[in-house]
Amino acid sequence: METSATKLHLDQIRALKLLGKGATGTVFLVHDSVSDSSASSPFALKLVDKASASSLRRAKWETQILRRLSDEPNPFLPRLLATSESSEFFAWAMPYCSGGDLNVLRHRQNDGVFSSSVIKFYLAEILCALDHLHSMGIAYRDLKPENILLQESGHVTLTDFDLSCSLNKPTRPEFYLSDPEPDPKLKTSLRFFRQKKKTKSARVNPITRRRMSFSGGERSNSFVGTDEYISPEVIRGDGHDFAVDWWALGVLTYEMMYGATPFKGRSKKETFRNVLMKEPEFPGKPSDLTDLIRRLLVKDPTRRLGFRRGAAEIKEHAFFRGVKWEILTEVLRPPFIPLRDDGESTENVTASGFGVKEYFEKLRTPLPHECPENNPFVDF
Ligand SMILES: Nc1ncnc2c1ncn2[C@@H]1O[C@H](COP(=O)(O)OP(=O)(O)OP(=O)(O)O)[C@@H](O)[C@H]1O
Repeated sequence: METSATKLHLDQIRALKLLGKGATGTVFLVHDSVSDSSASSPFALKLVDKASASSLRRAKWETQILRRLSDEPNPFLPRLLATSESSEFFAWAMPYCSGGDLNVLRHRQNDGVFSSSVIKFYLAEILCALDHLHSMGIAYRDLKPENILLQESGHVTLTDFDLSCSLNKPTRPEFYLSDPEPDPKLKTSLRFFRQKKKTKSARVNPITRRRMSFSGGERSNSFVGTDEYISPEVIRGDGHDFAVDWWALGVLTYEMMYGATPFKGRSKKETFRNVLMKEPEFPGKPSDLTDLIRRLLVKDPTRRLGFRRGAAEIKEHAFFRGVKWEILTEVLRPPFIPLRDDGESTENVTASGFGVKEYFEKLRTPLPHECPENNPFVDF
């Protein structure tokens, strides 16, 4: 795969299957029909329809982040392989993660939960990914199982950076201590509970109360995230920093352990009330794992684990005792290695492939009399 953005020509890209659709873009498994006609090195292509100005803005931001990650790589974060732009589409290529996402993997477990050792493996890698992002001054802000993909090797890759934001880089160990108290003017009432969210799946992410702030700064005041993963300070509109990712890490860990998130209510309003007021419940015996979750789910961000010294503070927790952080990819054997033809990722693969532009044209002009067996998109 070429790394030069100019080498990716949408016309010669053939899609093997649709990998997923999000609020911003559509992701395909593709190959270059000219340089790789046998599709031996397929890659993921995310395509955004330029008709949506907000999607395009988010897409440009996401590729900016991916470009930075290509310059400062990390084994648990993606990189940008190439980009392409036509009058209609903006597209970019990333390495393909053939193992699906952590949400699907969890649901495949007998009781819908992971064991403590499996949780330790995934958390360690996610923690390293977040540490790397934070050291680059990037708050991820969209941590959830659906955004944690599994590489062919079984190691994780975080995906979907369109909600991330730039904050001032941490410059000293106790960098967060210099944060000013939240500006009272930024405090808002809970009126935004009434706002509409985008509908895509049961757990769509973006709730955007204000224009997203992509500029540098110590705190961000945009209101983004997935309901069940949103931190109290974001709901309160206090302004937030890297600690929102540690909160989300707590929710994620809880979900991996118990099979459900800790604050989910019957409505968005109830969920947010729970996030603000309710203490998480920990059925069963207390353990290092429940202690870790408890410390991450502290409502006051200044008292949350990770607030003072970032990831280093979390890595020191007893739950991670024995983890060799410097050689994570070499030492720990991934608990699940995707099969070559792993379920979700290879269903609906079409033998000859299809053009991605053609795919969108078909969507725009439905052909009511078309015979379903001749339609390569019928399963999508
Ligand atoms: N590199 C990849 N390899 C395999 N599948 C991928 C890859 N990147 C994305 N996907 C799949 O495509 C789906 C949509 O991608 P992504 O979340 O980036 O889109 P989005 O439009 O930004 O979504 P969202 O609505 O969550 O913001 C993912 O949930 C995942 O299933």
